[in-house]
Amino acid sequence: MSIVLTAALDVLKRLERLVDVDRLVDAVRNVDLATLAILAPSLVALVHIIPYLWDSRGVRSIPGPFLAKFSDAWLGLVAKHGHRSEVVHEMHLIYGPFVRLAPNHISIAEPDALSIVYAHGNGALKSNFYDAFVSIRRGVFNTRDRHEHARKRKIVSHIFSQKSVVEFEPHIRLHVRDLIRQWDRLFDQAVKGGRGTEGEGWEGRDGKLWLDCLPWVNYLAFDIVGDLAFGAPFGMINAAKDVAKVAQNQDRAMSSYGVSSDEDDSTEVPAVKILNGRGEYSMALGVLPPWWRPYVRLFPWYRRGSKDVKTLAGIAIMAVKKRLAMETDRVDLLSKLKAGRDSNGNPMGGEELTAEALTLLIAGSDTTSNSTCAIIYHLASNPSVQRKLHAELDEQLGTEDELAATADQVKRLPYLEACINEGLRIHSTSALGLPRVVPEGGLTILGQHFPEGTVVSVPSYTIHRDEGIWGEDVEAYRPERWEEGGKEGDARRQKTFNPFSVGPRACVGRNLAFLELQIICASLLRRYEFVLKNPDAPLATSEGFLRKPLHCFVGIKRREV
Ligand code: HEM
Repeated sequence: MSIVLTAALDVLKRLERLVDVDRLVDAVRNVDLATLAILAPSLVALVHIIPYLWDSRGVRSIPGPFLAKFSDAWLGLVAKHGHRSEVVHEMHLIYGPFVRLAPNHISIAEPDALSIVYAHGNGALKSNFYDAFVSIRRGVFNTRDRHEHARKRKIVSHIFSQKSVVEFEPHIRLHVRDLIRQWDRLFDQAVKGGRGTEGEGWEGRDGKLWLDCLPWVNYLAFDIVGDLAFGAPFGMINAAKDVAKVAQNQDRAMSSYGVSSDEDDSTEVPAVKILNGRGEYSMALGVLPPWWRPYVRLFPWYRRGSKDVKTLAGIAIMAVKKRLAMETDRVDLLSKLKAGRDSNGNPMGGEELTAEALTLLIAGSDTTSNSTCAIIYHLASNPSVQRKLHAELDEQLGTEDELAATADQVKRLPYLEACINEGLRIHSTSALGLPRVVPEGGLTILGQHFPEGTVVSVPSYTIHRDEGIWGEDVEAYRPERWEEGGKEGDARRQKTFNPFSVGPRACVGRNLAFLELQIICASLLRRYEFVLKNPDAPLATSEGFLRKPLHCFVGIKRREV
């Protein structure tokens, strides 16, 4: 409904450029209802049909869903329902490699297109989709201007070099150990037939601990990123609860950086829930034209999302304020951001620092936790794969008595790496085609020319299911595929595997992300055996900007090693 009303507003907005709207409104006032009932739909139709026929970008011949050729409403509705990548994938199966997702958005499901659309030097910039993700101010993720992005990226990228990332290892291991201690504690009660309260949501049965592992891996990822970015974990693992502090008065908190934190001005909120709401809202808003956005924000679902954006910013403001008030020489993301200089030797100001810390909180938390959850799901649903991984872990780490694996240890685990890669491929946490604007001079992609201003994207979910690259069993979780075909097979896979995107806007935190996934998965799988509560049920997901599992109920048994 909100989309339909907004489409009507879109008509008004477009008319504004062609005619004097005041005179039009006067004229409409004098028109009787029956005429209006005919006039209004005709106008809506005309405003959408004329650009379609005009076809200023020469994309009319590109196939796609009927409504998508005329209006952004199709993609808006699909995005809002949480299964965008699956729907776009179906469209590609029906229409082929080029699909028109909106009047000015073409999805291209061809691995070769990745290097044309996203790689360094081709000039395509992020589209206005990313404006819907801005809060506090633009950070490295949603800055669209090339020069401003290069300035920020220079400061941020050295923080995540392979060398820097190793310094974060102790923080990762600390929180993995905390999680294992919690699960061990519950397991000991579970084998005695214990069960948690309704809110705790676990029970002991058949010698196993049964729980939903999704909230726990969320707590883990938030505690790690909180520790790294803000000098202290959120304390979710120990509290066994989704909880963070938010500044009630954001302006006051922001203007008093470096002053000891006023806890009295903070309140507790569920950060994971808010981050999910924020992702779904920004994604659904971002696919709509910018002039629709102020109007759709008036509708309750979008209003709630807009509140989530503000609350999340409040969490970062509070955490940065507390961290800056600490007298410490600890090395973490914030200390590194603070010490960073752009090419003119200038540091980031307080507001920019907070916006970047917020970016890292958002980019570095549920990306990792949702990927971890999906990997656990697939290992639990494939016992033979899990057995093979257990054998590798026992052989390589067996005699080393540590709860959390080390960065050195995980380097010796090729099968674990294949299990993680296969999880990232089949689940595709970053699944959607990241939209880019064709630069001046246009781009020719697989023989099709796109003029300047066309929005193009390559959907990771679909190219991760390209049978020409991955084989006919694309829907099967089979880590062995990563060892097949020798060097040639490896090159083909690497060209198509796109969990972190490629080019100047690729994930700046990928070294950290992969190290986290390796340490988390090696440690949890070495310690436990996982089975699914409902072995035949597919992993239920919902997609905002990321494709997220909704839950993952598993039985956990501590292994004797
Ligand atoms: C499995 C975990 C992760 C996945 C799958 C992932 C994926 C991605 C992808 C696909 C992008 C490109 C987004 C776009 O172009 O719109 C991206 C960007 C980014 N990621 Fe990650 N990411 C992960 C973890 C992390 C971590 C741990 C951090 C840092 C703590 C991080 C920080 C960032 C930042 C700052 C950007 C924006 C880079 C820029 O535009 O220059 N990510 N990530």
